[in-house]
Amino acid sequence: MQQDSPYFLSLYSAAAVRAMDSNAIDNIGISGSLLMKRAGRAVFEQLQVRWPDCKEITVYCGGGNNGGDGYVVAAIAAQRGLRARVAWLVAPDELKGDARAAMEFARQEGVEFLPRTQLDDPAGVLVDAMLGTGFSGELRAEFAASVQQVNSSGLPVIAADIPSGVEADTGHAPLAVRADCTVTFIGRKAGLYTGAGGACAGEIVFDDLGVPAEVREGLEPLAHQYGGGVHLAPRPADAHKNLYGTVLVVGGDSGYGGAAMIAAEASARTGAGLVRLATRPEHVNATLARVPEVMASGVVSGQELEPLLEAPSVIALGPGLGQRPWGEQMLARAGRAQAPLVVDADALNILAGGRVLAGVRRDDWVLTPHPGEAARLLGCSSAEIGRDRLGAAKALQEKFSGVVLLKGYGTVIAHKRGCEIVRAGNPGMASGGMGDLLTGIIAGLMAQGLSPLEAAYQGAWVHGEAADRVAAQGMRGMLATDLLPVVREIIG
Ligand SMILES: NC(=O)C1=CN([C@@H]2O[C@H](COP(=O)(O)OP(=O)(O)OC[C@H]3O[C@@H](n4cnc5c(N)ncnc54)[C@H](O)[C@@H]3O)[C@@H](O)[C@H]2O)[C@H](O)CC1
Ligand SMILES: [K+]
Repeated sequence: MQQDSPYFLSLYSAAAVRAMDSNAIDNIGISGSLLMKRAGRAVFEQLQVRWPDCKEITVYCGGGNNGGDGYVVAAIAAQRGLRARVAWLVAPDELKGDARAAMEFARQEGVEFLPRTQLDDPAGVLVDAMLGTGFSGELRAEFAASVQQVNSSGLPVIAADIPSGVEADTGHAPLAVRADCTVTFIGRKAGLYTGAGGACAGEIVFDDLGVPAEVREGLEPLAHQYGGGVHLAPRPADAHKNLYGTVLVVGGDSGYGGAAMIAAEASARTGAGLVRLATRPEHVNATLARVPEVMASGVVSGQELEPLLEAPSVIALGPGLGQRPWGEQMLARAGRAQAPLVVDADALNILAGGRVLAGVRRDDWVLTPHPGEAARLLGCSSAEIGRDRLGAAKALQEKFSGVVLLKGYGTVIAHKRGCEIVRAGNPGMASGGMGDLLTGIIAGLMAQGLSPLEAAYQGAWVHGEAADRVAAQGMRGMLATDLLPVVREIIG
């Protein structure tokens, strides 16, 4: 995968970023105190951009270099005439090295210092400089109380480097500052882009602190963020539908016909040449009534499905499949078909049961579990999946091969060479049918020639982007079918 190409940004572990810091200090000769000054200035400048009328800041400072960044922010704010208070969690006289120098800089500039335990009136913009990449384990009591005070203040919050309480590598954050904006330095931390950490970070602003890219040489990213866009070849004037593949959607057991219809329509709206739906006979008329362009076939057994498995260029399996014998028969047959597969929803739950396709691994399938389905596939709890989303997606990819797309905040796409993260979408997507829509989009992109991996990350982006555009009219009550016309707009 390209390093930092326009579409991919490298995301690192805390250890890798600390190595960059030391590289910058020891090999490039940029002092730690200069880096800290630049870090503090980067936070202050972002604060002014976002809240230009801000007249007061309250800086929560920890006892390490993250705290040092906070003292620099406070000193610069005081120099610019703002009221700046530092609520310290570790006594200023206990600070060492660069952080101590930063604290003295703030003191000289007339910054007010007070113990955080005596702060009962946080005001202005809050600056979170309690913990950065040095955080580990459980938040100590005073830090937990401070995080709670920040989160319940109702005031704007900007975080230095990483919201305090977020684990930089995984995004695990049982209790962490919820920031409007995070200014992260020198290397992007993977934990800011997925899971709870991604939700706490708010808008992420990266500042390299003037450190040359060579400090990152030889340091393996944990993942890459996909920067967005869908890349399909332009269509020649004499295009015909066979150029754009055939999707077969298999799903829609009794009572779940809608899921399969949404997936089929999504593939059509994504630009597949032909879309066929193999579903329970009782859903055929409803499908034709809603989207006559989809060829709906009623199938009652695996036998009846067999002849439909030859033609498609890609098979999307799982929307509304159910976990009854009918669904198991469909999975048993389709799972061995020639065509590449997108496997979702109950097809994943049947796989997790181990009775159907036991031990099957394919390089050409895309599995698209949400955390609950991922937990069943790995035999663990959803909480453990949330604890380390990158690790969970990689474990699933090792177990099943192919591409694994783990849904949730900051979609993680694991493949044999690494992980991509797509940070698009919003809470309006927490409604039935959204997963079926994604399955159809990914299948539609594969039908048009994208690889399973390209279809997974570009499909996840299209899905999130469509939801973000529809959310402009409000998130609550957003339906999967509301996104269908917008998918078409984006794919354009
Ligand atoms: N190193 C550099 O040149 C630069 C660093 N920058 C900033 O520095 C932090 C990393 O600083 P570090 O001192 O390594 O760690 P932290 O300040 O993040 O925290 C260490 C501090 O926190 C205490 N601590 C650890 N775990 C917990 C916990 N669970 N509960 C409470 N307290 C905890 C620990 O005892 C230490 O006292 C980096 O993020 C940047 O913000 C500059 O910005 C760039 C140059
Ligand atoms: K912080």
